[in-house]
Amino acid sequence: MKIMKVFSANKPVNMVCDKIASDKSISHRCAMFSLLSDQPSKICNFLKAEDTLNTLKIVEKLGADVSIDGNIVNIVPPKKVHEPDDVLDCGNSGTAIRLFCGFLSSLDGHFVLTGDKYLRRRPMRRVTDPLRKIGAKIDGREDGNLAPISIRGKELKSFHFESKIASAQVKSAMILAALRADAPSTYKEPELTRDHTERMLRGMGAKIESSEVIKIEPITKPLNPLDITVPADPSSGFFFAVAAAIVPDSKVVIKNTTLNPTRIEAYNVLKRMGAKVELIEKDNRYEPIGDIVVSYNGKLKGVEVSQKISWLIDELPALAIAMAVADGKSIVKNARELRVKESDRISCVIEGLKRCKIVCSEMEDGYTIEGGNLHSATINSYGDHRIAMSFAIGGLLADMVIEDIDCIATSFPNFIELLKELTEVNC
Ligand SMILES: O=C(O)C1=C[C@@H](OP(=O)(O)O)[C@@H](O)[C@H](O)C1
Ligand SMILES: C=C(OP(=O)(O)O)C(=O)O
Repeated sequence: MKIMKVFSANKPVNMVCDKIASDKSISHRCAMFSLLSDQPSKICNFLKAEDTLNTLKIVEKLGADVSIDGNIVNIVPPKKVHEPDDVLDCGNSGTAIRLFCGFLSSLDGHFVLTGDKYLRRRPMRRVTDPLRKIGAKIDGREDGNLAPISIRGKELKSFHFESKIASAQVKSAMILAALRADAPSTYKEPELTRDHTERMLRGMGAKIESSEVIKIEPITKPLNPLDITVPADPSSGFFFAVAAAIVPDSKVVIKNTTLNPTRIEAYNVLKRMGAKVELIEKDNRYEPIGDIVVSYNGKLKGVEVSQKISWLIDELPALAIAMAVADGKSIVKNARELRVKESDRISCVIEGLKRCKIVCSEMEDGYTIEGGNLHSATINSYGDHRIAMSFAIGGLLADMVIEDIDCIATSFPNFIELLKELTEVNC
């Protein structure tokens, strides 16, 4: 097991960063959606991290011709998706496995989706149940709840589905299924979740209307190919945003990131806690894109986070570090979904903070954190990239040993290289 030692530097963080990992959610979708066209797609700045490279390999196994030329990925789709002669390994990625469930359910052939030991523990009934209801032949351990998931493609019926879970993965799986259903479908979500799927498919020519419900028309011909530059990932950039917000006299500029409101809510919370946060919109292609500037603005204040949870779910572990050093108490509620991510992120955050001698307690759907001083600690990441990177940022204020750091490569392979620009790190 690889470990990393981060030594606190006691110096300001100053960084203009154009090397934040490319967006993971958008990269997965680029690879997968290229199969909906009959012409080559060109993807600039595709995220070359384990999760998204696994998705690209799956797209290849389904018959696409993939070539990587510097930071451009070219994908030539097959005339018809191939039935693979092997299982399709999604690695650590919930996004990949759940979206592929929807995508493959209506295609000719037999497909088996699997992943690493963490992914094989995550719940899949949230997609397999609604897909079965519209006719998909899909199964797995615990009656279709656990991977490996086996799918035999079949014609699907249109649907009018109201989801109880605010999940972009469930929504995307159902939209992908609806594209090949026998009539128009509708999908209603309890709150808007990240909408990259709708934006990108619409950009490719699909008829998807989003208002209170999402209306999806089946496609009658191949979609237009993608020609896209993937923006930086605001969830990855957020680790450095927290660094700027907690280390006196710091400033971090995260360049060319998506400013999609469903992705930057954690930055608004940092602002509510007292940090200075500016958004500079520069472009709009599929998504609004620009820079985010975060500066230290005095000690942070405790905050309550109980709304728009799906807009900041992935950033909550890093926000917990900010909460741990803020003045006063912070509360996170309505975040039960944290328990079914790469790890149980409620118990991992609380275990880690307790090791740093922060007073905190766990609730079923969140936690409370009394701000204080972080103390040096050894943190188990439990194989979860976001836990590893969050506590590594805590290392800027108190020396940290992070155990099990290979997982960082699932979303942000150059994270350690960037952290080394700020302080001493030994791996
Ligand atoms: O659709 C996506 O790309 C994602 C959706 C979210 O998961 P849920 O749909 O489970 O909320 C998020 O946590 C994940 O990192 C990426
Ligand atoms: C939850 C995450 O990803 P996924 O669900 O795709 O594994 C994440 O990156 O924090």
